[in-house]
Amino acid sequence: MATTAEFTYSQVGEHDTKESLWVVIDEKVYDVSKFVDEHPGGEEVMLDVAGQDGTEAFEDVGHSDEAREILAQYIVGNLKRDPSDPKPAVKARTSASSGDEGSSGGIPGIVYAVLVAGLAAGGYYYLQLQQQQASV
Ligand code: HEM
Repeated sequence: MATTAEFTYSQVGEHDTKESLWVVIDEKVYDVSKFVDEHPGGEEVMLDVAGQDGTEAFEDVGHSDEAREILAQYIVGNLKRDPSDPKPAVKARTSASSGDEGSSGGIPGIVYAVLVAGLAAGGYYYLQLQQQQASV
């Protein structure tokens, strides 16, 4: 990783095609043009962050250590942030959503199960207490 090259955000932005696909992750610049075809997550998501800051998209997926090692092979330099830079675009998530919002109600069954069990236990102890008090 003996790289000292520095690129501005707008320089990175010039590489936003599949043929020349650069992406910023954690303030470092990567040229992943050679990897885009092999990406297990597909080329679409990579193109979404082409020439941009893909840190959040990359981290959101929870990529493995192996993915990080692969990434390290493609480093071309560091990002030189310029105060006049636009805020890094952070998108690529909305378009990647799987589209099944159908399972109405947001509370998973397990949460219900725990709540119901808790209430039942609480109720039970309350009743026991009442009985104890009544029998004194
Ligand atoms: C830029 C460099 C990137 C590299 C080197 C990379 C590498 C990898 C690798 C090796 C995997 C296999 C699973 C793993 O080892 O974690 C993977 C999976 C995946 N990646 Fe990436 N990735 C990159 C960027 C992105 C971006 C920007 C997104 C955007 C959301 C993304 C989305 C995904 C998804 C959704 C999977 C899961 C695919 C599946 O299991 O079906 N990746 N990536």
